[in-house]
Amino acid sequence: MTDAAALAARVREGELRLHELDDHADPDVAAAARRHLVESETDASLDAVGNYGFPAAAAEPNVENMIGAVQVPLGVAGPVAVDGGAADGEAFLPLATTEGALLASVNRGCSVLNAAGGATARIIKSGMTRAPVFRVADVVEAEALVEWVRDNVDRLRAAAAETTNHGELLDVTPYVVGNSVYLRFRYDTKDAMGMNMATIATEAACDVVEAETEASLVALSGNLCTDKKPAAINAVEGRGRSVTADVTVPREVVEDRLHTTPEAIAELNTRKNLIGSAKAGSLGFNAHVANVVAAMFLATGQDEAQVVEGANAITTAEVRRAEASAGSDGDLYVSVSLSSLEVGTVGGGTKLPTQAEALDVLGIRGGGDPPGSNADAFAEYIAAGALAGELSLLSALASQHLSSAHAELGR
Ligand SMILES: CC(C)(COP(=O)([O-])OP(=O)([O-])OC[C@H]1O[C@@H](n2cnc3c(N)ncnc32)[C@H](O)[C@@H]1OP(=O)([O-])[O-])[C@@H](O)C(=O)NCCC(=O)NCCSC(=O)C[C@@](C)(O)CC(=O)[O-]
Ligand SMILES: NC(=O)C1=CN([C@@H]2O[C@H](COP(=O)(O)OP(=O)(O)OC[C@H]3O[C@@H](n4cnc5c(N)ncnc54)[C@H](OP(=O)(O)O)[C@@H]3O)[C@@H](O)[C@H]2O)C=CC1
Repeated sequence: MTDAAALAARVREGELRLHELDDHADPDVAAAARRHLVESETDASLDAVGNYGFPAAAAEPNVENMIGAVQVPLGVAGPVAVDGGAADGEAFLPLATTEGALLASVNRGCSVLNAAGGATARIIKSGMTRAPVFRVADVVEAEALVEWVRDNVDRLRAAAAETTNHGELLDVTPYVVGNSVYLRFRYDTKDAMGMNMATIATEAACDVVEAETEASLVALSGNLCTDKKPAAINAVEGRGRSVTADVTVPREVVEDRLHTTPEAIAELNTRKNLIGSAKAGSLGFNAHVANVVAAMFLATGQDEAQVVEGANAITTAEVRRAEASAGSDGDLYVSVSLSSLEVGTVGGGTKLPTQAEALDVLGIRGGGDPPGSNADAFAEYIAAGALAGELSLLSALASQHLSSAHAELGR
């Protein structure tokens, strides 16, 4: 009997629990034992799942009860030229997906961006939030808590600073609902996405609030943060990076490479992304920003649940005519603004071997110089990729090419 089979037998006999296997074997053997057990109790064969290309120990901070790895195909689009506040120059965009036609589409969009001189991208606002909820007696106590917080932000900042070298508390915004008070803490988390960092720092700050006021902490997260749920507060106030990318595409490039016109794209954008989304009650006023965000998140070890916020984006399109030639044919201006893109180049899954290599493709693995610049550049590359995707899909829809493209490439 192999070590793995013997360990699986001990779990089956109730002597060990599945999650205790790592205490009795190295992480690869523990994973093999779990596969053995799952295979013996289901109809599944886990040969492919067990055929992973990194030591299981490398994934220890990222997963419990590991049995192997799922492999998602990885492609590149580009290179695409990005003139950003932090990103500068040409980069290949790594995208992990199972949706045929997606890479082709983003790749076409990148070639259009290049033909237009490249995308421009800027971070407009930055800050990771955590909003604990406190119980107070009534509105009088709520008002007292809000005033105390306004007068004592420096004390909260000092308590938070004790827990992190890179994180910095930027501000605290109170919200009152009856006898519940929510304090939305916002941090500069530099190159980390920052959810662990902000949570740990906020706990330290909450200890001060509880010691100095009548308020009692109910929970460190009161859902006004808002993490991993669609929420208007993220669309309006931002979360993580708020980033915009834009481009003006010459008419002949739209006609030659996208087989449509600036007018058709602008009309489609209004009727689909703006009016259609409004009628649907959507938070995302775009075509498929989630596609690029999800594929780049998977490729680079981001928290995939935060695609919910990352897809909170508005796409605009208009025909631009030079003033001197009003009435003549114009070019196409397109922008995409992602209000809450939560990304990091340190922490989370960024250290996993394939994910770290994907960050290397973008040249932004690890901490930046100055700190925060790598994550800023990353957000700008994602915004440029989203812009490329929007341009290409809107064009395919405007020229009635969507279903034929997917029939050819996606089946
Ligand atoms: C498929 C294309 C690009 C063809 O578009 P085309 O213009 O007929 O292609 P082409 O053969 O003339 O090539 C043009 C360029 O496209 C790229 N390209 C072309 N083929 C490839 C390929 N195999 N691999 C890599 N790149 C490719 C490449 O950049 C190429 O330039 P080149 O390098 O040759 O000078 C186009 O029809 C298209 O973009 N369609 C849209 C597909 C799309 O965006 N799908 C996204 C998913 S849709 C979805 O998930 C969301 C949805 C739709 O439900 C949301 C909603 O409600 O709107
Ligand atoms: N706790 C929670 O509620 C939630 C957690 N998560 C998970 O949180 C993880 C991400 O949390 P996050 O805080 O980003 O990552 P980490 O918990 O890994 O924290 C980042 C670490 O990197 C260090 N660091 C080194 N260089 C830098 C730099 N240049 N910029 C910033 N930090 C640097 C920080 O040190 P130092 O702090 O000393 O500065 C810190 O130890 C993901 O795994 C995600 O899935 C997701 C949602 C909620």
